[in-house]
Amino acid sequence: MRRKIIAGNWKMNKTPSEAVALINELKPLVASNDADVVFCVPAISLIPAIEAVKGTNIEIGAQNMYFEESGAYTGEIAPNMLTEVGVKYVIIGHSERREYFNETDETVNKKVLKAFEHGLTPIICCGESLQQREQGVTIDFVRQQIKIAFLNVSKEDAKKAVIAYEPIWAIGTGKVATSQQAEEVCKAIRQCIAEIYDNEVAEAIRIQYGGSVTAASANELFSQPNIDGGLVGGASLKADFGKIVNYK
Ligand SMILES: O=C(CO)COP(=O)(O)O
Repeated sequence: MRRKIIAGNWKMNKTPSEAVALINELKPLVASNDADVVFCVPAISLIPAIEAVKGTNIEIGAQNMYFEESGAYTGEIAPNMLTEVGVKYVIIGHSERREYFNETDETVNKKVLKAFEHGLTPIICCGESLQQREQGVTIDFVRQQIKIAFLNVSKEDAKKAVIAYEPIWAIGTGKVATSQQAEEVCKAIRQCIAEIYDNEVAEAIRIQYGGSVTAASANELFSQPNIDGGLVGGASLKADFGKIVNYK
């Protein structure tokens, strides 16, 4: 049985002092024995967030990192900067980064490899646009994203990866995928992982759904056989996140 993983993607919200205040508010609400809980906060809040979650079940994740070790990459953050302060997870290839910051399947792959090299767990995002869904190419498109993201990733590392299936049309729109739509694609992703590696990796890897998840939709989504939790945007910034973590 795979352990659920429920992560909040705070995106570009909350100043460092606001982040600490929100963590203190959410701490008692997100206690869970059944799920891993991760708060992916803005880079500048990583250090105070790690301090604020000490002694709790919450882990802290970054929303991005660069794929080089160090050097002349103004504005970027290196993997060892994240690990030194105690970051455990890093979101890679969110659709907003692909759309606004030119991330590609190739840079996603480089970042995934680099994250594993440093012992960080990548939360690898994939998902189709509304146009692609209407064209009937959702599964082909997501399979391509996954195949490229996992190029040269070892079997042992792949088992530890987290994949977030986030249909772009469901992100921030209030238009959550139906549990059938989400399950269909998450199942196809697991099948794709089985083809790249084997059933052992496919059974171990955790696949989240993301896109307008709320306390009202969490239970049905996370009860699907191939959905191992969620990557939550807007609702992770509210007390509701406690209900999402304790969705049962
Ligand atoms: O992009 C998301 C999480 O990474 C989803 O955002 P919303 O939950 O706000 O739709």
